[in-house]
Order: sequence, then C-alpha cells, then structure tokens
Amino acid sequence: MIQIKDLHKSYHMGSNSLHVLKGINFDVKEGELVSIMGSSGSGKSTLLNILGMLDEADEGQYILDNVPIKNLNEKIAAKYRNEFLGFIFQSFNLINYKSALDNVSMPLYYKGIKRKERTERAMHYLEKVGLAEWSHHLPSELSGGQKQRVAIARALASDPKVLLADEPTGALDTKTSYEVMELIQGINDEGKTILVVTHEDDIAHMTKRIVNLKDGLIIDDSTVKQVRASEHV
Ligand SMILES: Nc1ncnc2c1ncn2[C@@H]1O[C@H](COP(=O)(O)OP(=O)(O)OP(=O)(O)O)[C@@H](O)[C@H]1O
Repeated sequence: MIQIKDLHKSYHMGSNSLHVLKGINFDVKEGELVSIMGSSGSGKSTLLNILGMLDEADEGQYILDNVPIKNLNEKIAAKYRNEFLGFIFQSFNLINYKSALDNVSMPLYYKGIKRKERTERAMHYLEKVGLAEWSHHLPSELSGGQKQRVAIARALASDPKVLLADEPTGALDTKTSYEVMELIQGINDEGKTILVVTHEDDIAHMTKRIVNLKDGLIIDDSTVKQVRASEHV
C-alpha cells in the first residue's frame, strides 16, 4: 500500500538548513496497523506530512497504492489525498458550530455526494463509533473521547485506503486513550491500513508494528504482540 525509498527532507532557514529525514525506507502492506515513534524532533510529523501529501520530500520515492507521489499538480494531489487518505488529529479538528453529523458528512459534500446519501453514510459511521444518539450534538457538548470518535467517523466516511493518525490520543486521559485505540484496533481488524504517530509506548504496543525514528533515521522496525484494550485494566 505504501512504499517509501530513501526519503530525505531538509528545512531551510536563511543560510541554515536542517536535515530532518536522512534516508527513510519502509513499506506498509494493506491491512497493517503501524505506529511511528520517536522523541520530539525526530522527524515524525515531517514524515507524516509527506505520507499525508501535505508536503513533499526533497529526494526519494513515495508510492501510495501504486501511484508515485511526486511533482503532482495541486489539483491532482488534492484528488489523491481525498481518495486515498483519512486524517485523525490530536486536537480533533472538528468544526465547532456544526453538529457531529454535519462534521462527518462535510467531506462527502466536497466529494459531490448528494444530501440523502451523505446523511445515511455519516449516520452509519457515527453508529460504528458508538455515537448514533449524539449525532445532533455540537462538539462542545461532547467529551474528548467522543470528539475523537466523531473525527474517526469523519475520516472513515469517505472510505480512504489509509488512515493517518497524528497523536490521536495525545489530548485524552489514559482510559479514554485505550478506548479510542480499541476503536482503531477494531477498524484495523476489518482490514483498514492505519498509521499512528505516538510518543507513548503503551499506545504503540496497541498497534502491530512499531517503527522507531531517531534523528531522521529508522533505528528499529519491529512487529510486536498487539496489546488489546481489555488487557490494560
Ligand atoms: N516547517 C519547518 N521549518 C523549519 N524547521 C522545521 C519545520 N518543521 C519541523 N522543523 C524542525 O524539524 C525537526 C523535526 O520536526 P518534526 O516536527 O518532524 O519532529 P517530531 O518528531 O514530529 O517532533 P514532535 O514529537 O515534537 O512533534 C525539528 O527540529 C523541527 O524544529
């Protein structure tokens, strides 16, 4: 699903440049649940931005679902981004004045899907994340865990090939974090390919494979025995 070969990225500030990704290689197969770990400044967000087609590498190859992602014009890049990728953020990024239902159906509007189908699909995914009864509530009326569930429903609504989650439990307490990870595990059990950036070891161990970044390089890439949420009690 994802092939990354010898990826490099530097940031330039005046005459200074910072080499952040120094030759990243990894593949992600369809149906994997992978965490990307590393200390602050190790390059996780830079890598995720490239994977999310929000930024481009300076050198190297990124192939997403057999499509080489390089020098695409903005319109085509946006099309692939919408088609291939779903995003989950630490701070949920919900629209505060829209209901949970409208937040989930919004991306479908931009895909040109008619209102009736938008609503049906949004309700289906809200049910899937256990929030059917909360569909008409505003984000301000929801707990952090519920907000993240809405954001997950929104990411799923357009049925992307890959979900990219940037510190999805970073704003949640421990118990709620495990519940959100349990939901992510369930979505992966159904076959969705998911990448999770986290700096929390217990969250990483709820995925199936941990890729460890240090100073812009992968220092470890291991399959782990997945811890299920019920084992955390
Ligand atoms: N747009 C930018 N311009 C200049 N430097 C940047 C930019 N984005 C990131 N950096 C620098 O690149 C390095 C890697 O940053 P990055 O955000 O990828 O790390 P990270 O592992 O995600 O860290 P964190 O866990 O703190 O989010 C850091 O030293 C950061 O200051």
